Amino acid sequence: MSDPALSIEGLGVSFGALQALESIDMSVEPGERRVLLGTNGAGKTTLFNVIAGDLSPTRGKVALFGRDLGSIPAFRRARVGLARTYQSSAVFESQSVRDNLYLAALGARGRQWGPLPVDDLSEPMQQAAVDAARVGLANLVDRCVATLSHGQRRQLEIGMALAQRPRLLLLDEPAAGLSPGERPLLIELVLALPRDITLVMIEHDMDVALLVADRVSVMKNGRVVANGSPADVRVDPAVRAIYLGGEHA
Ligand SMILES: Nc1ncnc2c1ncn2[C@@H]1O[C@H](COP(=O)(O)OP(=O)(O)OP(=O)(O)O)[C@@H](O)[C@H]1O
Repeated sequence: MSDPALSIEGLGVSFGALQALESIDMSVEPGERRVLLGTNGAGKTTLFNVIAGDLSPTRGKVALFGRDLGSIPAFRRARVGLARTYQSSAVFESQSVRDNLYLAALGARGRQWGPLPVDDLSEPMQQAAVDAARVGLANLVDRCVATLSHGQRRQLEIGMALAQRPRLLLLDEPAAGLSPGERPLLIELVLALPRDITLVMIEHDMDVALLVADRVSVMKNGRVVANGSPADVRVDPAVRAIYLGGEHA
């Protein structure tokens, strides 16, 4: 049997007296679409921060395709197949779409932004154009990021994560803040991602979550309180209490 794409065992994070995560266990299969649902402060972003290496856990471990990530710093995790997006925009405002994609691809290979031999430049530049097309920005490759709409930025952020050629992609509320007109395009883009990329996505919107997910993990107060298929989760009493009982912020 192959290793899970993501394996989390006994993961805990404390901030002083606050237990942000309490003994999380989770296993995500290769190719799976897993959505994390939960109230504000449930611990979803903290979990992403630990997986990405932005935060060290107080206890427990995380493995990517069987490889323990504990000793791998955040900046090297792209090289073992991990990419993430953030809730808030993480793009270079004054650069073009193409340059942002190019920088993301170089960063994942451990290269620095700077003069490179022409031979080295051409392949990542071509790749940047391909990545722009994958996220619906083919016509905007030369546009300065500062002029993009909010939705186009979100597309670019996913493009930058894809440029790192991840095996596991963590998407932190990719549709957050989008207008009703912008959301369908972004959801379509997420649905179209190839299955050789395993996806773990934080999403507040239950309808979006259930549309994208193969399985859903519902978090509350640093714990996973429900786990299952979208159909199971929709009728789970704990989830209904959170989403229909007015607890959802
Ligand atoms: N750096 C930190 N220092 C202290 N407490 C923190 C820190 N980061 C997060 N927390 C706390 O940990 C808990 C979990 O926060 P987290 O941001 O992971 O929740 P979340 O589920 O992502 O919520 P949201 O949907 O609002 O982003 C919260 O109580 C939060 O206040």
